Amino acid sequence: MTVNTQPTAERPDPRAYGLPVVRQSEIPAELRSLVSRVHDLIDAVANTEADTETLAEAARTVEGLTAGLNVARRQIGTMVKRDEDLPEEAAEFGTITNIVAGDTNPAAPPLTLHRTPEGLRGEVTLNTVYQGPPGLVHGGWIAAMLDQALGSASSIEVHPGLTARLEVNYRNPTPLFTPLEITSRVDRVDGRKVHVSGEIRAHGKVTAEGTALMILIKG
Ligand SMILES: CCCCCCCC/C=C\CCCCCCCC(=O)SCCNC(=O)CCNC(=O)[C@H](O)C(C)(C)COP(=O)(O)OP(=O)(O)OC[C@H]1O[C@@H](n2cnc3c(N)ncnc32)[C@H](O)[C@@H]1OP(=O)(O)O
Repeated sequence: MTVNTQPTAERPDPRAYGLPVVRQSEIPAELRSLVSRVHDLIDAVANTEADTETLAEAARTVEGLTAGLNVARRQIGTMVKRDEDLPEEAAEFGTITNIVAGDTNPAAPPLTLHRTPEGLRGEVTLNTVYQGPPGLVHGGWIAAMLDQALGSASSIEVHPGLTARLEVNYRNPTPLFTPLEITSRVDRVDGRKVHVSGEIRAHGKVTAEGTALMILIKG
């Protein structure tokens, strides 16, 4: 991707970059259902102590399912257009398989962020698939969620950009199976440089805070 200089008021249209766009409402309920079941499957596989016969049969079944689904695959970089009530020029796009927030990615929690008067806010509860230390969220995943929240703040409040620098302070352990509140905002815009910050909270207490420098894409 060529990165241009000046931010514009309008969001870039991914179609101008040759990327297909799917409206969020066009994602079939059957696919959403499958994503949700495979999300649960990942957790089950990660934790199972079933007998070897059950494991072997499950492996064969999953192999067959994978082959069946692979007969028709999306183009890499396919974007999803959020169906929130926004004018066309302010439309919000995200990558459909985004590992943190992708609608069709069963490995994603997924994290949905909504606008607030202060910036963006989302809630997510994580299972052992996201485990690092026993009972706690992996630090790299904490960074990934903050990166997503900070990048989205730039994307939604100003213009989409790429993360040039991300700093994370881990203040307290981030627990699994606990509703986590994620907040982010734009602090300052300096040409193509957007300074953003955000936090993750559990039970109202900050467990991690991040700051980042996003460099806006051209167009
Ligand atoms: C395709 C169309 C789609 C349209 C719609 C999209 C919507 C959805 C989008 C978004 C949703 C939000 C969700 C995203 C969340 C996840 C974000 C990620 O995971 S991003 C992946 C990880 N990051 C990278 O891979 C970047 C790798 N780095 C680079 O590509 C370049 O270094 C880049 C683009 C960041 C900058 O390169 P340069 O050539 O464009 O610009 P230069 O001239 O180097 O920098 C511009 C200014 O910034 C400063 N700068 C650059 N990097 C800096 C740094 N690390 N620290 C401090 N300053 C830095 C420079 O000193 C310069 O400042 P001076 O204008 O001279 O004042």
